[in-house]
Parts: sequence; C-alpha cells; structure tokens
Amino acid sequence: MLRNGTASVRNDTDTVRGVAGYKWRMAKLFRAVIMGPPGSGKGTISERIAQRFALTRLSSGDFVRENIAANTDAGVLAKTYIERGLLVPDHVMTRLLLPRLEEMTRHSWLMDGFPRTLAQAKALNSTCDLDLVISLNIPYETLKERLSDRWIHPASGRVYNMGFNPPHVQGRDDISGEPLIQHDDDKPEALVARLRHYKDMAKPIIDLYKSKGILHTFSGTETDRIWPYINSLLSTKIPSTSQTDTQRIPMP
Ligand SMILES: Nc1ncnc2c1ncn2[C@@H]1O[C@H](COP(=O)(O)OP(=O)(O)OP(=O)(O)O)[C@@H](O)[C@H]1O
Ligand SMILES: O=c1ccn([C@@H]2O[C@H](COP(=O)(O)OP(=O)(O)O)[C@@H](O)[C@H]2O)c(=O)[nH]1
Repeated sequence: MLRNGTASVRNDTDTVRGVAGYKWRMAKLFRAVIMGPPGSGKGTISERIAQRFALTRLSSGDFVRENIAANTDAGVLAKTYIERGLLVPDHVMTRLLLPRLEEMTRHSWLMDGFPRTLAQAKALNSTCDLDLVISLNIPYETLKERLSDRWIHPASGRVYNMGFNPPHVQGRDDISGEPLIQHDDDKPEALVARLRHYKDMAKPIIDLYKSKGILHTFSGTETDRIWPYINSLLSTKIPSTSQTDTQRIPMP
C-alpha cells in the first residue's frame, strides 16, 4: 500500500545566540515538491498539507495562468504553447518561476507542477535546497475514473470530483458560485498519452531526487488512505508551530 523512500530526518532547527545572551531557535524553512501523474491527487493533497502545516502552496499552473492574465512577456509566450496543448518550454518556465521563488526566501513552501523536466529540476536545484519530494503512484484505472469526473473552477484552480468532493451546488464553485468546467485533456482518450508522457519526463527527475535521499513515494487508490502517512512524515520534518516564516522561539 505504501512505500517510503529512504530520506533521513534532518535537523529542523538551528540554534543561535541573540544579543542579550538568549539562545534563539530559528525554525528552519521547509521546501518541498509534490509529483505525480495527472489525477494523482497532487492538488488535493497540497491543499491539505498547506492547511495542516501552514505552508505556502505554490502551483506552476497558477503561476502560468497569472502571467497570462497579467500579459507579462513570459505569460504571452506561455499562452502560445498552452493553447496548443503543449508544455511551456523550460526557459520560459524558469523565467516565470525562479524569480518568484527567490522572493520567498523567508517562507516555507510546497510546489505542485514544477519541476516537470530534468532541466527544470536542475534549475530549481541551483536556486534552493529541497527538503523533501513527495511522489504519488496511483493505478491507471483510478486516474481514469477520477479525471473523467473532475470539475474545475478555472479562476481559482479549486478542484471537485462528483463522487469524492462534490460542490455544494452542482456545477457551481463553492466560494464564488461561478460555473465549473471540465478540461478536454481529462477525457480518457487523452489520458494514455498524458500518462506515458508523464512517466518519460518524471523518471530522470525521480532518479535525481532518489539519489539525493529526499524522495518519498506513496502508492494507493485513495487520498484519504495515503494522507495519514504523509501527515505523519511531515510532522517529523516540520516544527509544529506556524511554519510560514522563520520563527524565533526564546529558549532558556
Ligand atoms: N513545470 C511546467 N513545465 C511546463 N509547462 C507547465 C509546467 N507547469 C504548468 N505548465 C503548463 O501550464 C498548464 C497548466 O498546468 P497545471 O499544472 O495547472 O495543469 P495540468 O497540466 O492539467 O496538470 P494536472 O492534470 O497534473 O493537474 C500545463 O498544461 C502546461 O502547459
Ligand atoms: O482520493 C481522491 C483524490 C482525488 N480525487 C479527485 O480526483 C481528481 C484529481 O485530483 P487532483 O486534481 O488533486 O489531482 P492532480 O491532477 O492535481 O494530481 C479531482 O477531481 C479530485 O477531486 C478523488 O476522487 N479521490
């Protein structure tokens, strides 16, 4: 059901001495990536992690959409690829994302959707040290079922499933009341190609993170069954106080 990688537990605090002779425990920042094929539950799990551990949730798809909406140079370029159902090229993605990550030096975060290629993983590596990578391994039949029932609120990225987490009002977003849509590429006929593509692209990235000892793989058919394992893993890695900023905790 569940297979964990071999990442060792790292110290999550550094101790420094303040001017008044107090020791201050600086809660270490935490940076993680979540990977998995389309429909594997990355969005669903990221939302739970962000809430439970007060991490900032980052989504490459949201960054792309924000840049398109704001008409930035990178956004205009990205749009030409997305409209053709293609991945945005690495140099555009890194131009969009890395400056944003550099602004997040005081925040702990969890990234969904990046890196998707080995070149992106290497670029990320040169910007920051990741503490942990979660990789979701979900059977094909489950992905197919989930995606054919996935409904999205395009403006916010909120995700629903008619069986698992239906909206309060059918076809409407819970918060805004706006209509939900289905993506064409969530249809079963597009899924086989998307999954093959994911496997090919993800393998070298997964190998890289495995070799760094930070990869944790979770297998199963239901997020609710996987979640307790992810929760207890993260509880050992992230201090239980708020994690969004560097914490200064006075120590005797
Ligand atoms: N890391 C990336 N590299 C290249 N293109 C990306 C990347 N992240 C997002 N994109 C582009 O933005 C689009 C939307 O991304 P998003 O992650 O929201 O949706 P998705 O591809 O349907 O993912 P999933 O089905 O796994 O939730 C992608 O289809 C792709 O064109
Ligand atoms: O145990 C689960 C987890 C997720 N989902 C649904 O499966 C779809 C895909 O989940 P998500 O968008 O989180 O996956 P991602 O593509 O981000 O990996 C969504 O409609 C979820 O509501 C589900 O039915 N059962």
